[in-house]
Amino acid sequence: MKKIIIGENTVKSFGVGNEKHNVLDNVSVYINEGEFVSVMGPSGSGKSTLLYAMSGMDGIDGGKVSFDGRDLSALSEKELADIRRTKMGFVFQQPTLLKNLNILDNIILPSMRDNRKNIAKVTEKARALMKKFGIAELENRNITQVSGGQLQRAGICRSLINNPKIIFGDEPTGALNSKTAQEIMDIISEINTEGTAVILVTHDAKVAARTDRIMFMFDGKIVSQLQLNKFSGADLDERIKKVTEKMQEIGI
Ligand SMILES: Nc1ncnc2c1ncn2[C@@H]1O[C@H](COP(=O)(O)OP(=O)(O)OP(=O)(O)O)[C@@H](O)[C@H]1O
Repeated sequence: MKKIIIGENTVKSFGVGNEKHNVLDNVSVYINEGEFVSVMGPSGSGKSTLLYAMSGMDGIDGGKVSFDGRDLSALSEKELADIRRTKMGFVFQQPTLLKNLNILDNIILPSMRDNRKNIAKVTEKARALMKKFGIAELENRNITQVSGGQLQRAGICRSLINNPKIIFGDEPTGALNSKTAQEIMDIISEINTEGTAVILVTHDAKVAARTDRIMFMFDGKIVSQLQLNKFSGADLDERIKKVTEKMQEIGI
């Protein structure tokens, strides 16, 4: 299977001198095209740092990260920004939408740079995404006039506007109540089923249990993995049990 991301012996450190600490300590990872992966681990174990390193949002101090066959460290800032904008989507715990734009304009924004002449087409795409994810009627609302779940749906629409190959999610359901979190996970699963790879950081066994593979981090290293099948919607309780047993086994 083709790998969309390969991280080899990646090192990321913070601090200086004796205070220097490897937050990523020779971490090697891969994500297959179309795969749905989650990262679990205690607070401070390096999960978000791994996500930022794999997406090129943050540089690394050692090792190598390749995206779609290209070494990220060999790219210029502009090339890297272009790849992030056109091939990657990002969904955060708190969607970073702009206050002075309505929901629709926030969603089309990442596409404006490349499609200024094609605004009607991009708007059509944004509206189709909003309809698909249940926020069609909110396009003219300001971001302060929608619920947390609706805002996250808008953030997901924005992350998909350029048809990315992969979505990076940093606790995308972390700020939501459990019903809304479930709905957002349904959306993310649907996106993955349609072929987009997803990697997400989560503390929630219920969220991780819906992914194909879980990487467990501890102190800057991946200490274990759990391979599950594609989630069909039928056996969630059994999958959650497997995840929690693994968490207990490795003490997180
Ligand atoms: N910019 C930074 N400068 C200094 N230290 C940092 C920086 N970013 C992260 N760290 C440190 O790196 C370690 C790992 O942080 P990271 O956010 O990756 O952990 P995490 O596993 O995602 O934690 P959480 O579950 O709490 O979000 C922490 O000790 C954190 O304080």
